[in-house]
Amino acid sequence: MAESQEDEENLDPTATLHRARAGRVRLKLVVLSGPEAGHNLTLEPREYVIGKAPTCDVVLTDKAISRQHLKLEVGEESVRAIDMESRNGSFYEGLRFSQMDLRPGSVITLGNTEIKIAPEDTRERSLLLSSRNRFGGLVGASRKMREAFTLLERMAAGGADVLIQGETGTGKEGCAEALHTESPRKEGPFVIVDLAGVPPSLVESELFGHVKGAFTGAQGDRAGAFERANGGTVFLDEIGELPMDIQPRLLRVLERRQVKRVGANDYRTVSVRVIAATHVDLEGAVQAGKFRRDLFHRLAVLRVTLPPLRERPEDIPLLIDTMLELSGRPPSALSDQTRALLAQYPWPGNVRELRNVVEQVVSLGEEALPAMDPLPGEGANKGTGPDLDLPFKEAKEKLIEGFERDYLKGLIERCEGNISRASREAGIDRVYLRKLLRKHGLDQKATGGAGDDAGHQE
Ligand SMILES: Nc1ncnc2c1ncn2[C@@H]1O[C@H](COP(=O)(O)OP(=O)(O)OP(=O)(O)O)[C@@H](O)[C@H]1O
Repeated sequence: MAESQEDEENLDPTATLHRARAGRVRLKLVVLSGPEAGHNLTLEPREYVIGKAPTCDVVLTDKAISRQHLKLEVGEESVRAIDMESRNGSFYEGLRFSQMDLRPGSVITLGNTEIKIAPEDTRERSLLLSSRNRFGGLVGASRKMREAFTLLERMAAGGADVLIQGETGTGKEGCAEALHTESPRKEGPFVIVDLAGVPPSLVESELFGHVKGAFTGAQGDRAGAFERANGGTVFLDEIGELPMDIQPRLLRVLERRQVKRVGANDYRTVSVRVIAATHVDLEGAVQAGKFRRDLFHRLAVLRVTLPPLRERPEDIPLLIDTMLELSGRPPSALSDQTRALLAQYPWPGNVRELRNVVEQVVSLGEEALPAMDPLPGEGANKGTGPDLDLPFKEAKEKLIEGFERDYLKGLIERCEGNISRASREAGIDRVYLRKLLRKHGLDQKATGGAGDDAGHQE
C-alpha cells in the first residue's frame, strides 16, 4: 500500500503510544523507495530481521542489501535499529550506523531502499468533534475549526513537534501559543523566532546562540532560542524562510536535541518542543529544491492546517462577538446590517483583517466601514452589486436583505430544516434564527417546533 501524504496528517504520537501500551495500534514501517516501494507493515513489539533472505521478517529484494541486513527491536515506545554487519551498511542522514534509536519520522537507507518509521494511521474519521468552540485564544464554531481543535487538543498533550500550515492571519501563532499553554510544558518558556524577520547571516546565531568573537559584532556569549526555550517550546514562524545552509543544522537539533553555539566546540542538550509554522506551500518548496525533504518530513510528523476564513464564514459572528468582548464592548456595538456585511466578505487577510475592520468600526463608527465588495465569484451575492440608483442606506439594506435570504436558504437546506443544527453551524442564536426565517418566509422549510431543541446539549 503506497504511503500517501494523508498518512502523515493528523497523527498523534501520544494517542499512538497510549494505544501501543494497550496493545492495539503501533508504529509502522514504510518502504519509501527501492523495488518494494509502497509496502508497509505494522510493527508489533518484537524483533524483525530485514534482508534479502526469504527467511527474513521483511524481505527486500534490492540487490545492494545483504541477506540479513538490519534488525529492528521494536519496544512499546521505541524502535532500535541494529546493523547485522551488512556488506553495504545502514545509513541515517548519509551517516553509516551500527546501532541507533529511531523515532517516528526517521528515514534510514539500506542499499538503494529507503525505509521510514511512521505512526500507524490513527485517524478515526468518525472522531468525536471537539465540543469546545475555542482552543487557547482561538475561537470557532464551524465544523472545520472544531475538527482542528479536536486535533490540537490531542497534540497539545503530547510532546511531539508540530507543523502548522495556513494562510496569513488564520491564527498560526495563536495556535502555537495555545499548543504550549495547553501542554505539560506550560510552565516553561515559549520562545518565538520569526524567521522572516531575521537577516540570513544571523539566523544560526539566533537559533543556536554564539560565543564571544564568533563573528564581527559577537561581543559576548549569547544563548540562542533553543537554549532559551529549554524546558518549554520554541516557535519557528515562517519556517519556509530558513536558509538552505542552516537546514541540516536544524535537522540535527530536531533529531538529537543538542545545540552548538556558533564558534563553540561543545554541544548542549536541550529539552524543547518545536512548533513550526508556514503560510507557504512547503511541499511545493521541497519539490522546487528550496526546502530539504528530510527536514520537511521531520517537521511534518504532526501537521495541522488552519482553514481560511472564507471556507468557514459561519465562524464570523462568534469571532466578532469575541473581538467585541475583548475590547469591552457589548454585542450591540455592531448593527445587524454591519454584521451581515462582514459575514459575506471573503476576507483574504483572514481573521487578522476581520479584527482590524471590527476595531476600526467600533472606534470610529459604522461610517468607517471600508468598501468590502465580495471578490468576483465569492460571497453570497455574486454578480449582484449594490443598486447605485438608490440612496446609500436603502442600497445597503437591499443588499443585506438579499444576502440574508440567500444565506438562510442555503443554510436551512444544508441542515435539512433542522433549526438546532442550523443555529449551531451558523453560530447564531436559535430565537434570532427563527425570527430571521420568519422574516424571509423560510420558516416553512424549517422543521422542528418549539420542542425541537429540548434537552439538546451542544
Ligand atoms: N480563530 C481565531 N479566534 C480568535 N482570534 C483569532 C483567530 N485566528 C486568528 N485570530 C487573531 O487574528 C490575528 C492574527 O492571528 P495570528 O498572528 O495567530 O495569525 P498567523 O496565521 O500567525 O498570521 P501570519 O501568517 O501573518 O503570521 C491575531 O490577533 C489573532 O488573535
